Amino acid sequence: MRLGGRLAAAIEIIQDIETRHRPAADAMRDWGLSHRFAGAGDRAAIGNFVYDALRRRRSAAWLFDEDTPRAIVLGAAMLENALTPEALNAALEGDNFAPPLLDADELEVSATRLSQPMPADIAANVPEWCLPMVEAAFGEAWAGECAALAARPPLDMRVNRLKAERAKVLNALRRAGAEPSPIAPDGMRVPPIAGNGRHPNVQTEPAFQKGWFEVQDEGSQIVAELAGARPGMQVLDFCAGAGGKTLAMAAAMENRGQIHAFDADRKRLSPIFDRLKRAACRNVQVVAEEAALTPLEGQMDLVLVDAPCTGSGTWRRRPDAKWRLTPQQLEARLAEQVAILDAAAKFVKPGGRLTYVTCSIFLEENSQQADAFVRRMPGFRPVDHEAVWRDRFPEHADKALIAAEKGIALTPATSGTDGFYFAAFRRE
Ligand SMILES: C[S@@+](CC[C@H](N)C(=O)[O-])C[C@H]1O[C@@H](n2cnc3c(N)ncnc32)[C@H](O)[C@@H]1O
Repeated sequence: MRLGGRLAAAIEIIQDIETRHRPAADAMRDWGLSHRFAGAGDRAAIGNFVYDALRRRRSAAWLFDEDTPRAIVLGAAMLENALTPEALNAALEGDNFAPPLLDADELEVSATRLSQPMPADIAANVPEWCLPMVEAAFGEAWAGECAALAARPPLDMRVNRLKAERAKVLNALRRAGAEPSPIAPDGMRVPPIAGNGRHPNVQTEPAFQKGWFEVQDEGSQIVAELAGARPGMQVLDFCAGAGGKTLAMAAAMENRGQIHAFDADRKRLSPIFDRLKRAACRNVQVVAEEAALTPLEGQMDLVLVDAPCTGSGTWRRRPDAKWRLTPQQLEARLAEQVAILDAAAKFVKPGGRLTYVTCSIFLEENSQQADAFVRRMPGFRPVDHEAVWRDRFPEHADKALIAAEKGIALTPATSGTDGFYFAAFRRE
């Protein structure tokens, strides 16, 4: 396929996402199934056009002064590749599979817009109702933080120390372009996709089948490390889901002690069994019934609440979710977070720790929840988060946004990771 056919396919996929309100990954997969002639290179290029359009939707729509699938795909392609309107038309000319060339109105409005500075609220590429929240979260740095949140992400992996050393796994993944991660000691990274390329499918590598590594954002690895699970501990992972943090903590515990992995939604737990087996984790007990947790009350050294949240920190990887998020959904997540924190707290033993994690950038879900928790539960005190960070990552003092009593935030601009939040409370 030439550029025009690829852009037309991206427009068709965005149309499908919009009209059927479905996740981008599902729409991409269905398009692939009904266009089997498209090769791997075509699919990768089309995927990049779709995801770029969703990441930079407001900028791309501003370029044509309209928010249609055509405008956002063509606009994002122009911004990403620094193409003028005339250059885009020249590239599409004579291609029977291309979308219609830019007409006189489109040429004029996009040329005018390209000659003006882009307003900061447009360049931020977040929904309008979220702007006050990102300004509150980042202060003067909000524009740079939002720009990083709208950029292409790297592919991050975590070496499973139960089975292999990082040097050995890096060697096995040399062809895939893996490098040591900047912060996480067991992390490996393939840099963000350039141009029309694609990330390697690392899950087909023998090293993956052998359980030597997991795919996991570096921010997720860092918060799992900050939780501080150590050999011999009794740990409750209260929102274990598919087990990303459970697996990381099991490795940190060297398979000694015990992790109880619970999730209120048993369907979400289903991938954990295969993952535990492949990774050779032997100290994890999966619990699908809340009633079965009762004997653990007041017994845990560590309880991790990896709470359901808006996922605003992962907008680089799931940009479609950014535009679907509503204030009502935020309110619903906030209420769930309060209820889960309160339910999880009773499992911590005196002297033990409750840790709270989100993959959100919003203060409402992060430090404000932590403050409210301490006000509701006077028996819990926030730890000194600066000391926790210094202890675990002494060489990366400037790679997190840390407030001593209010927790640790990771962001794409500051940390080079997805957006994450971590807070810990000691039970007196
Ligand atoms: C952010 S996800 C967890 C991701 C997982 N820890 C990982 O690292 O792969 C949040 C999880 O919380 C679960 N959850 C929602 N409400 C819950 C509740 N009341 N109690 C326990 N888990 C809950 C959801 O089913 C979801 O799997």
